Amino acid sequence: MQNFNTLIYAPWIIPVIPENQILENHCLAIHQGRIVDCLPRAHAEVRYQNAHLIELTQHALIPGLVNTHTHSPMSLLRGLADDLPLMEWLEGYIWPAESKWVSETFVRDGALLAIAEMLRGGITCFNDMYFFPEIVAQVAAKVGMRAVIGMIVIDFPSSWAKTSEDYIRKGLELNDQYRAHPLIKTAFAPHAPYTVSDGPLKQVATLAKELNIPVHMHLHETAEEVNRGLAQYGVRPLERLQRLGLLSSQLLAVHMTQLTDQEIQTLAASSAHVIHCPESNLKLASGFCPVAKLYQAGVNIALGTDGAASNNDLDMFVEMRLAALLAKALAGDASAIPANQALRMATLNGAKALGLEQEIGSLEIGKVADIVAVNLGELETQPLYDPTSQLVYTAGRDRVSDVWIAGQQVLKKRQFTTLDESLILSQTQAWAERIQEARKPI
Ligand SMILES: CSC[C@H]1O[C@@H](n2cnc3c(O)ncnc32)[C@H](O)[C@@H]1O
Ligand SMILES: [Zn+2]
Repeated sequence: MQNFNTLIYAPWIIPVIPENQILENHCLAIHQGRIVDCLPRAHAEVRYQNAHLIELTQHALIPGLVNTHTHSPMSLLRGLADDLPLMEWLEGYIWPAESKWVSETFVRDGALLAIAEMLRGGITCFNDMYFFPEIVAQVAAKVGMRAVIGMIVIDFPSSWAKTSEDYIRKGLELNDQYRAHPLIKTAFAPHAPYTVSDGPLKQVATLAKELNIPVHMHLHETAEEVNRGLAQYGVRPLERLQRLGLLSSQLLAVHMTQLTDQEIQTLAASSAHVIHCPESNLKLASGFCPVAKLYQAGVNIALGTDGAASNNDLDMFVEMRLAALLAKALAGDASAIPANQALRMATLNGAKALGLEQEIGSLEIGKVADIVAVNLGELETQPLYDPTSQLVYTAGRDRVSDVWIAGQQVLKKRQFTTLDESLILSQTQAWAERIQEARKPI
């Protein structure tokens, strides 16, 4: 008999590794924030008699979902500008709104709203790119959320930084501050090929190698971006990044809807990761990421929601389902991206892209206890032949009941344990009134 903290029992555990394995009537044993055992319930109750037993009678346990691309504070701009293509949306509405509203308080309140939404939807880690990243980091750490915070770089001045040197210097300070934090990591986040010039991109390439941290960037999001890049630099953006030394296993290339077969091979050879954002790509009519072709070439593909102003939610269940369905439609092959592959894209592949696969992304002994319980017992998910099928093709995020991050229970029967839902709602309402008032013609 050993003295352990917690046992979580569920009828199904989907560890993601080994692939296709489903453990029935097992327990996970959690000690000091890590998974220390995974065993049949009968054995667990003997071996861990002193542990606190959490019994989930109709649930599946899955690894926490990893949202590999978002702009969390943009949740306060949800629904502000819809039904527009990317550049009209950005230049006509979003950038003007950001230059008017983005401040420390905006970022604090927006990030908190986003984190609450993500937690209740089973997301335990997010990869963020936004102004005032130190505030997003503070909010995430306080709530107990895991995050990779973007050290943003963009050629335009903002309320956060003025020049690219300024952006990089402030990013490096942030990297230093969180070097040893258990939940918060940093990544370089140059915005896009059309907003960051060669000088700062070369600097990012050098520093990212030196610090061994990821580089998170919008890339080949639309045909217009690729054509503009070709006209300005004489090569397509991916080739430009390759020449600047950015194409490596540290690169997270977000969107990638415009890809030639040759570029797919180049990505595979470099071990760069593709971050697929199906819902944002559909809503902005940006194009289709050739997921099945990338998968066949051996490229690691993870999933992201993008920000709530272009999605318009932060729901990884929808991203999983769309990723599976769109891949089938685009490839003309119903066997492309089966359910277990979609779940892996939303968990382990995201962890791998962020350099966190030794810590998170699967329910394996030794990994950190980032765990999500999904209730599959209600009539909407019955009958149940295959829990992975129900998760990807049937269930919605409202089925998420309990969430643990590094062993801390942050959602208990859909109630937050580390944040105040009514405060978030009132702060959000106040922002909505302020922003709406300013939109009225005088
Ligand atoms: C430098 S902070 C991030 C910057 O990105 C903008 N943004 C949000 N969504 C997208 C997208 O899909 N493509 C390109 N840029 C996007 C956001 O408004 C911030 O200005
Ligand atoms: Zn984005």
